[in-house]
Amino acid sequence: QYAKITCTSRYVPENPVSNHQLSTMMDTSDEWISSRTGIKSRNIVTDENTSDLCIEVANKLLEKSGKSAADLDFILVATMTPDYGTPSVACQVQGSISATQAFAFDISAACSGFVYALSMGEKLIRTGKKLGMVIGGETLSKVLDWNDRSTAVLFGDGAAGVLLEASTEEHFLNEKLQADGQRANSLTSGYLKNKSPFYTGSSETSVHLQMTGRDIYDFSLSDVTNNIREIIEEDVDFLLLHQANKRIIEKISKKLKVPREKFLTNMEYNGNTSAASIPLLLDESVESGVLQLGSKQKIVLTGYGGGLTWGSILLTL
Ligand SMILES: O=C(O)C1CCN(c2ccc(-c3cc(CO)ccc3Cl)cn2)CC1
Repeated sequence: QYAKITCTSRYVPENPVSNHQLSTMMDTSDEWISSRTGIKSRNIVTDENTSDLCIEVANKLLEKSGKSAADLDFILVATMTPDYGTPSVACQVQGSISATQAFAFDISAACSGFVYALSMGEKLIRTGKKLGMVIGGETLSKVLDWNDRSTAVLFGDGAAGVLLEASTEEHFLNEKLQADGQRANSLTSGYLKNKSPFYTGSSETSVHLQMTGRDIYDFSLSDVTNNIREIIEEDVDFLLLHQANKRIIEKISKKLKVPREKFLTNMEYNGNTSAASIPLLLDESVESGVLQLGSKQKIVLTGYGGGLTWGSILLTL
C-alpha cells in the first residue's frame, strides 16, 4: 500500500504583529524588514505553547476528515520549540484528543522538520499503518532574543498538519533528505545550561536562537538548490519551500530556471515559522483552491535550516 495526504489544517495564534509594531520596540523599520525578507506581519502567542497550537490542528484535522481519534495509528510532530523535553508535543496531542491506539513522538529537524516527518509518516503507511497525523508546530517567539533585531523580526508562531492514509495509488514519487552536523553552529537554539553542583564545564551558548544569516543564506543557495535539482521533474506544478526569506526563494527560482510563479509563498503574513511553514502554506493553498487534494497536481516540498538539515519530497496530490 501507498500513502496519500487526505486532509490538511492549520492554526496560528490570534495576535498578528506588524513590522510597524516591531519598529516601536526595537531599532528596525517596515521598509527594512519587508524589502529584505518579504515579511510584513507574523503571529505571536500571548498565552499558548506549541502543544496548544498543535492540539488545535489535530482537532481540526479530525473535524474536517470525520475520522475518529481512536483510528489513528501514529502522531508525529516536527518542532524545535517543544513545551518540554518530555512529554513530547506529539504525546500531549495524543492525550488531548484521546488517540489511545496511536504511538507518538516528536521529530527535531528545525525548518526541515515537516519534510523529515512527512517522509517518516509515509514509510509507516507503506509498511502497514492505516492512518497517521503529521504536524509541524512552533512557538519560536519563546526562544528569540527580543533585543536582537537581526533575528527577532524574522520568525513567527504557528502550526499546521496533514492526515496520511493508506492508498492503492502511488503519490510519493521521490525524496532526498540530507544533513550536515559540521555546520551545526550556523543556527542554534534552546541550549539548556547545566547548573548541577558537579558540573565544571562552561558554555556561552545561550537558550536564544542564534544564526549566522550569511552562512545559512549561502547554504540555501547552494546545497538546497542542488537538492531540489535532483528531485524536480519537468511537469512539477508548484514548489512549496520553507518560508525563510523571499529573496532566497527568488534566487533559487532563478538558479533552477523554474518560473517564479511556481514557488508559493506566505512569509508575508506568517514570518518564518520553521517546521510549520510548509504545512501552513500547504493548507492555505488548499483552502484558496490553488492546490486540490486528489487533483494529481505534482508538487515539491523542500525544508532547509538548523542542523544543518535540508530535504525535498516530490509527490502528487
Ligand atoms: O540583511 C539581510 O538581507 C538579512 C540577511 C539574513 N536574512 C536571513 C538569513 C537566513 C535566513 C534563513 C533562516 C532559516 C531558519 O529558518 C532557514 C533558511 C534561511 Cl535562508 C533568513 N533570513 C534576513 C535578511
